[in-house]
Amino acid sequence: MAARVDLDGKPIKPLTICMIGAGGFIGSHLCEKLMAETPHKVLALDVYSDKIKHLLEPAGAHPWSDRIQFHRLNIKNDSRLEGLIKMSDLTINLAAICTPADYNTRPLDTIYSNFIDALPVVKYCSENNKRLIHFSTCEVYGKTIGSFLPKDSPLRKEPEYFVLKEDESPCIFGPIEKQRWSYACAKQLIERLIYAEGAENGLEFTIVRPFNWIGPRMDFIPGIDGPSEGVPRVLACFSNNLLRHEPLKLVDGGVSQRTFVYIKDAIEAVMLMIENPARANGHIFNVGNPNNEVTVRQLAEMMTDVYSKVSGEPSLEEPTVDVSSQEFYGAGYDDSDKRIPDMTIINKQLGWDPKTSLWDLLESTLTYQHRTYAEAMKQAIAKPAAN
Ligand SMILES: NC(=O)c1ccc[n+]([C@@H]2O[C@H](COP(=O)([O-])OP(=O)(O)OC[C@H]3O[C@@H](n4cnc5c(N)ncnc54)[C@H](O)[C@@H]3O)[C@@H](O)[C@H]2O)c1
Ligand SMILES: O=c1ccn([C@@H]2O[C@H](COP(=O)(O)OP(=O)(O)O[C@H]3OC[C@@H](O)[C@H](O)[C@H]3O)[C@@H](O)[C@H]2O)c(=O)[nH]1
Repeated sequence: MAARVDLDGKPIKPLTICMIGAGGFIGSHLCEKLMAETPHKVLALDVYSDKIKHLLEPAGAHPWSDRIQFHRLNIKNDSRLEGLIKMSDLTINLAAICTPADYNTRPLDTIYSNFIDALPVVKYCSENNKRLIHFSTCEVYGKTIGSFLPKDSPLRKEPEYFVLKEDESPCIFGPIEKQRWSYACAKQLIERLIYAEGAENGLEFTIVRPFNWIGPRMDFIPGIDGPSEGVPRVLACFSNNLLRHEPLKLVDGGVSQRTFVYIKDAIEAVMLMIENPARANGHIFNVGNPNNEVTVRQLAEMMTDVYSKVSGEPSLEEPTVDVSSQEFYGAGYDDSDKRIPDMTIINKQLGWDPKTSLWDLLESTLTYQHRTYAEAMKQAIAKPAAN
């Protein structure tokens, strides 16, 4: 492997990385990249390993086999955590409950997972002088300032009323009874704690705010590789509907807007943070693709077209159906109206820009979904329900 250099031309020395939540969607892509393209070593911590099985098994069979070690543990209650952080140069914390269907129905688990369970990780990094890259979320911005203006106000079109900036935008959440914001609020408080550890105790940290990263291995398909009644994030919900040839459900009219970034583009940004500590430490980074904005309805329409192309199956005459948030998520749901990341800071510090268009990233992702699940879905539908 050619010697790696950082953005300032300095050689990068091989690191040992303690990756918590390595078995999840983002963790699996980050492990893949680190194994295939770098000399770094990963201590992969998670309660699940299915999504990184291909990197771990068969034992000893891959060129990277001696550089990845899986530790099955729950960070809530495992005394091995501090030792693993101490053995590493860098800790990356991805562990979280991060599915909107949980925020209003399991608010306690959500708050514990995103704040309380992350506390020891921050403490061990700070006490042992270890660098921390912590995964927060774009949800910390909550709603845009523009959403509070009258519907017909021309100011709504002005970027200063909706573009989300790390160092300027306020965090605007709904009332406490809208438990949707339990996640965003817990993430905001852990960000503030990490920032304070940096200011008062010199913790070297980087905070990542992902803006809807999507791609293969995101979440699960209900009834195939996850619970039948489970509600994953929108990519997996719509994939499930497409695989079942049923209409895609639009919550509250599908008017909310999102920007989607391809997981492989976003992983490049994380790699730059890992390998350029002098440029990344002390910063909060938006990581998203401001060029890929759609309403949820437009996303549903595009996914329907792309899926028809990659599967060769015609789409339904009525490809979407409206559903209320009360019916879909239950009481206490609320929504972010619009999410455009400002890219100035990440661009200046790390020179990173996203590349993949929404159509292209949906084409590769839905090709993966079709190859991975279409056959299993056919069999599941054909089989009479077991009970
Ligand atoms: N995917 C996105 O677009 C997105 C957007 C915003 C924020 N994030 C943040 O990025 C991080 C990773 O997200 P993801 O999409 O990969 O989610 P994910 O659910 O696929 O991955 C999280 C992983 O953490 C593990 N985990 C959770 N609690 C744990 C515990 N107590 N002990 C050990 N392991 C535990 C889970 O088993 C899972 O494998 C999360 O912090 C999430 O809030 C992701
Ligand atoms: O079947 C569905 C699923 C979802 N939706 C809508 O699609 C939009 C996106 O929903 P997602 O499930 O992907 O989640 P959100 O974008 O709201 O939040 C996500 O953002 C960033 C991360 O922190 C988390 O991964 C998650 O909180 C929401 O407006 C939701 O109401 C539907 O209309 N139909």
